[in-house]
Amino acid sequence: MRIDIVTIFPDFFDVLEVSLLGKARSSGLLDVRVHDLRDWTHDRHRTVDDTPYGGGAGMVMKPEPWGEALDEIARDAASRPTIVFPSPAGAVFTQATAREFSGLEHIVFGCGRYEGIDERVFDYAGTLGDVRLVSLGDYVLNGGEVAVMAMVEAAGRLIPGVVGNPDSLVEESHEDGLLEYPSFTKPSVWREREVPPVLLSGNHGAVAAWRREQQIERTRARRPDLLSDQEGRA
Ligand SMILES: Nc1cc(-c2ccc3ccn(Cc4ccccn4)c3c2)[nH]n1
Repeated sequence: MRIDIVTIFPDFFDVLEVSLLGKARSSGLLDVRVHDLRDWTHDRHRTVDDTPYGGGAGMVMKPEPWGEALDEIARDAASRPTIVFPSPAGAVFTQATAREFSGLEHIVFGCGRYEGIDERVFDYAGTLGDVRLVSLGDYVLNGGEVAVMAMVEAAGRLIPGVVGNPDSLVEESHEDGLLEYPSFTKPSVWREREVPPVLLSGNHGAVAAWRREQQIERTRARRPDLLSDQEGRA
């Protein structure tokens, strides 16, 4: 998978050189290219924003640099990319979105800042690729970079070969629509707190049943909305 990230804070993504995704990049599983939007400006101040038509607080990102950046990236692409813009007004990003993204050949992430990007950019981007406006959740960030980092990690780790043991992906929260069961390791007693005896029993059937019950109990307590989704599927 190829990932292009366009941002006015390219250094923000230096962290993608480390850990799992860093290994995936060096092994060629992931081809991540970070671009500074200001490289597509032509004035002395490398201007990327201006005042909003219609008035209002804050600034809006100018369309011209985005148009030139997306043209150059899409022109260089082997296939029609999916172009993802984080936005508070987007569809919520879920594990299903991460799974969908992990199967794509080429994703271009556009990180907005200020009060957002001129709306015409999203329309123009539709001539170059499949455009998705995506929200991390119902809260407002200062820009798209944190959202893109989360999406790159959530999707990147699902690419075959990125995570050492693929079995570990199956029993995670949200993979089966439920929250994950609690985990324990040695010592069996720690500060007078014991590991649940069933986990020490060696009875794999009893362990599996206990873990499933824990998933359902936790989901009911912490995320009842997920249970109604499950019931809807039943
Ligand atoms: N789930 C999300 C996504 C975002 C997000 C994504 C991109 C941008 C570009 C600018 N801002 C700041 C901003 C503030 C006020 C209204 C609009 N935008 C962003 C925020 N916030 N929360």
